[in-house]
Amino acid sequence: MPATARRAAGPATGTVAVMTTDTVTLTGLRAVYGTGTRRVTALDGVTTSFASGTFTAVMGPSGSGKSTLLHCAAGLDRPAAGTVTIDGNRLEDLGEDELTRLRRDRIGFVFQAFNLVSTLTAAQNVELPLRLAGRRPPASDVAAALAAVGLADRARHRPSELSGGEQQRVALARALITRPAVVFADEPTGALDSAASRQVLRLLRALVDDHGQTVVMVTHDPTAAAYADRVLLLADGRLADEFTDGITPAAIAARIAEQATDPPGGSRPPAHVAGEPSC
Ligand SMILES: Nc1ncnc2c1ncn2[C@@H]1O[C@H](COP(=O)(O)OP(=O)(O)OP(=O)(O)O)[C@@H](O)[C@H]1O
Repeated sequence: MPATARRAAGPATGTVAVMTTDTVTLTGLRAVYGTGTRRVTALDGVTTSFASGTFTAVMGPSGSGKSTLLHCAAGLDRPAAGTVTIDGNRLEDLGEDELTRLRRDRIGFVFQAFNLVSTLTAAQNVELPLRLAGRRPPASDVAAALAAVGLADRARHRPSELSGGEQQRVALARALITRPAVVFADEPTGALDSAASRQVLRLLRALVDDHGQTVVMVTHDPTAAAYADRVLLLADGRLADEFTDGITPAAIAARIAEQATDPPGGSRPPAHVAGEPSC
């Protein structure tokens, strides 16, 4: 990806009282699964933020807490301690109904497994979040969302009639139909071949560059992470490294290797526990 495709996050321009350019702020986030001898600390005091109009890749070894971070940041799981603020809303202050509304209206999700409803067409999948909110989007909005991901001519196709890359692009259109403050993507290219991955990553990049969207993406793949403006590396539930300069697949792979051989604070035994999620 050409480095010129990136842009710096701009200052807030609206006249409303937006006091921060951070769309998402995490403060002292701790997440714990299980109890007693089965207790695992999945996140161990993570503090960071995601600025408006930026693309962040979250990386780290298996079990380092990436998905837990994404789930807590997106209000899918409640952290054991710490604060998540999205678009000015402190999630801990919200009741379940308010949290559901915030997730539905202000947060877009894209998962590795697409999570489309197999009996619905592409257009019906895209409008689903608004339908669930009791709204009926104009057909032109749904068509525009599909056109934005290059699928204008596939509106009536069901997921089984679409390739993996096309299904993921439908999922992306669905994530965007509510015009969310932030899109969280968990391994969005994990099930795709390299050509389809590139298309999805270029779309995510374009959302940030052309529409000022905020994107946070978990990935194992340095090539995918190189589309981001910033890379966070997690290790053992902690923020181990973070960089914004010289983001290339090779540089990212080198930082990961460096961190693996020289973990900050020394090594810790890996967490091996299963149990009820309680983060
Ligand atoms: N439901 C659960 N019950 C118990 N422990 C869990 C649960 N989910 C995650 N964990 C543990 O929490 C830690 C962080 O898991 P998490 O899934 O966030 O890691 P990850 O970095 O996303 O891993 P991967 O790259 O393998 O998907 C791991 O030690 C994991 O075993």
